[in-house]
Amino acid sequence: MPETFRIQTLNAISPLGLNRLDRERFDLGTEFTDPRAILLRSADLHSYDVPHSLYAVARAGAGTNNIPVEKLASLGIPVFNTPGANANAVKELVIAGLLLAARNLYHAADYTKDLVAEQQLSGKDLDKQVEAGKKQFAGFELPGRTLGVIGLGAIGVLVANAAQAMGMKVLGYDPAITIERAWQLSPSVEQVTSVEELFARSDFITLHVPLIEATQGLVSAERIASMPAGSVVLNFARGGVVDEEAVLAALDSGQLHAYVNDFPTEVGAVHPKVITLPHLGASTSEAEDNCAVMAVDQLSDFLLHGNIRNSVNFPEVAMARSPNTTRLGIFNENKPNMIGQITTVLAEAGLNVTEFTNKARGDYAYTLVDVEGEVADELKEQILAIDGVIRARKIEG
Ligand SMILES: NC(=O)c1ccc[n+]([C@@H]2O[C@H](COP(=O)([O-])OP(=O)(O)OC[C@H]3O[C@@H](n4cnc5c(N)ncnc54)[C@H](O)[C@@H]3O)[C@@H](O)[C@H]2O)c1
Ligand SMILES: O=C(O)[C@H](O)COP(=O)(O)O
Repeated sequence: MPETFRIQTLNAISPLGLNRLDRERFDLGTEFTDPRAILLRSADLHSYDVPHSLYAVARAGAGTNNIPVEKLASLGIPVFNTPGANANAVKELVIAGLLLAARNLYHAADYTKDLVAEQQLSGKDLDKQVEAGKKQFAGFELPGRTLGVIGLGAIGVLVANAAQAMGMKVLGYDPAITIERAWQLSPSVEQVTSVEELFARSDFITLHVPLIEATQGLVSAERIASMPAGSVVLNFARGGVVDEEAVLAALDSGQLHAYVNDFPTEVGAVHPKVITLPHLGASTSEAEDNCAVMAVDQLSDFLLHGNIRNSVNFPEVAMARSPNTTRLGIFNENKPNMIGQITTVLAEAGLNVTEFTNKARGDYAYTLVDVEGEVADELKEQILAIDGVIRARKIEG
């Protein structure tokens, strides 16, 4: 009997994704203590006591800073995410953020509501106060203004292209842009080679980088000071990418006009020039469906076939299944003679290898191997006994 995999969901995941799982092979629940896999969105896994049963973690979304990615790599547990699946949702919110800031929409709407709800004006009195008060919310238009996009990945490229189509001058900065993203980027977007140049030339800055050591506090007091006076910072990446204290000081001094972000803090959320949304970037039905479908498909492909696609801590490794073969998935340290030792064990067991792939990423590597016929359970123990092998799994057909 092939195993039924227990998948623990730690956040609400769209049924469009969950319903793709064959219930004969997958058992879904929120309370398992020994899950084979975890499926989540933003739930924090940093203090999670990783059970020995765990084979994989799938993040229905982009950011993986809520997951101890390196620790899981060292245990031979791949972490999957869903690159691009929520990018359009974030792009649309960033465009809304540009307009919210440029036209002072948030305060203007509050003002109108206050005239009626608090001041109880109506009819001609209301009209008069509307016309008298509107000048304080007069804004500015986007064409001709410069937007600096930091991070030209799935989201950054869409934002850059959309802003460019709205008539903005767009600068982009991403020292590790992929060829795929570079192809998608409008040729009118100017790539700059230093983040300092981007700040100095931008009326708006928008952030689309992961929260990692290199991006922590990327928006600093010094960089804000180099921007033209009255600029706007938009942060739909992660709170930690911005030095919030520096941003609030710049808002108070008038150096910044507004800070639009998706990550509430006690101080920031109540500042009059800050517009904070409740982490809404990916909260559209379309994005939730896209992320769930992608996360579920990648997870089930790994559990059923050992294939790894869109992992943030292991390389891309996938092979088609062949009849009358047994598959092994092996996680090992990336060091010399691992392949030699693994194939020696297979040869000594008299097994004929029909397919073999080994790829490394950073300190770790993953091997998928198909051998003819059946494999005895002891073989897995022999592979695990090799120094540097972290985990081995016989994958049922
Ligand atoms: N607010 C939300 O709900 C929401 C939704 C989706 C994603 N996000 C955040 O946005 C981030 C980006 O998402 P994505 O889908 O575009 O990811 P992505 O991986 O497609 O793109 C990230 C880009 O950032 C670049 N980058 C990394 N470090 C950089 C640096 N120091 N300077 C400049 N560029 C750098 C990478 O090269 C990559 O091209 C996610 O990691 C997540 O934190 C937030
Ligand atoms: O990184 C992401 O994909 C976003 O921050 C979305 O997070 P959520 O799935 O918790 O809305």
